[in-house]
Amino acid sequence: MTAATATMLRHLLFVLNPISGDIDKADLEHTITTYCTERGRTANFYHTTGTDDLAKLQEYLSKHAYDAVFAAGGDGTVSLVAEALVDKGIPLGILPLGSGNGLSKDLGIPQNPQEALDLIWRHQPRVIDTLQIGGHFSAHLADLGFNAVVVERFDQGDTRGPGAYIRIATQEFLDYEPATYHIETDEETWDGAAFMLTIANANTFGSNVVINPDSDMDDGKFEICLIEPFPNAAAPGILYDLYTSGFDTSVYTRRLCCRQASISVPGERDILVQIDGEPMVLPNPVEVKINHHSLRVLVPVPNE
Ligand SMILES: Nc1ncnc2c1ncn2[C@@H]1O[C@H](COP(=O)(O)OP(=O)(O)OP(=O)(O)O)[C@@H](O)[C@H]1O
Repeated sequence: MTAATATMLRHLLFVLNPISGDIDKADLEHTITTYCTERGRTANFYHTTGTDDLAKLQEYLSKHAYDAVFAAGGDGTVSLVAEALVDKGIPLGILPLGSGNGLSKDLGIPQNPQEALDLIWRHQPRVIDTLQIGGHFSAHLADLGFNAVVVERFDQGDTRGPGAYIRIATQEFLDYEPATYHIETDEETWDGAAFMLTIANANTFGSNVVINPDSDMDDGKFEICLIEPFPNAAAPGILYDLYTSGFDTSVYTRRLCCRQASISVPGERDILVQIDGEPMVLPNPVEVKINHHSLRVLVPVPNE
């Protein structure tokens, strides 16, 4: 499909997270409204509150019809709107206004909000897969192990931004004890210790760490990306690989590709998991399955 055949989107909802990315959004509504009105579109706004946002947004959407819904925030807001739209056929647009914006980067959406807004007029609809992880929705990346611990501490802290994340990660790294996992997928069984285990339909964290290079978001499969325990001396090399799309280069990494999986930590009742940036404790084992072609997204027309 080309830009000329892109769907005409007239009635638009912008789901706005007032606190995301520590970005001042005071003028945003006025800018978007003016931009849309001048071009014959209507823009409506919905503000998240941080409490019961999914149920409230679902209720709101059941009473109002929109041609597309834009998430104006970070990965948490994108995931919230994506979950409200999954299996509904209404396309998701993204205005990247968070601290990381991982899914928007994976979809090739411009990081400049003004350019991202232009997708209303020039876009290509794409239908991607999403995941169910322990009964919870995921549009992007989830993990067990080291990063989940860091995200949980980050979430509990008062300071946001990459500096706080790096400070917590450095502290946790020194005495982190990797867990042992038992993984059964529709393709294989794997047992072993892992420093970190990422459940990935997408490729890249908001931090630009490429945990799952060259994977498709619409192939009906997902990857379990394992970083096995490594000596401290190997850490810089692994970090370099993660920032240069070289995940498979290290002897301490492996990926399992599958359609469904059961992940357990023998002897544990619960497992800490971060899903699309939100830490949560799930019952052991964690069941994962793909929801093929379940989310419509607005992406740029190729070669523009
Ligand atoms: N009005 C609000 N007040 C406080 N918290 C809110 C509000 N709206 C949404 N939130 C919270 O914002 C978080 C999602 O933030 P989002 O990911 O969109 O932006 P972010 O700044 O990139 O966040 P992060 O740094 O955690 O990735 C969720 O935890 C959600 O509950």
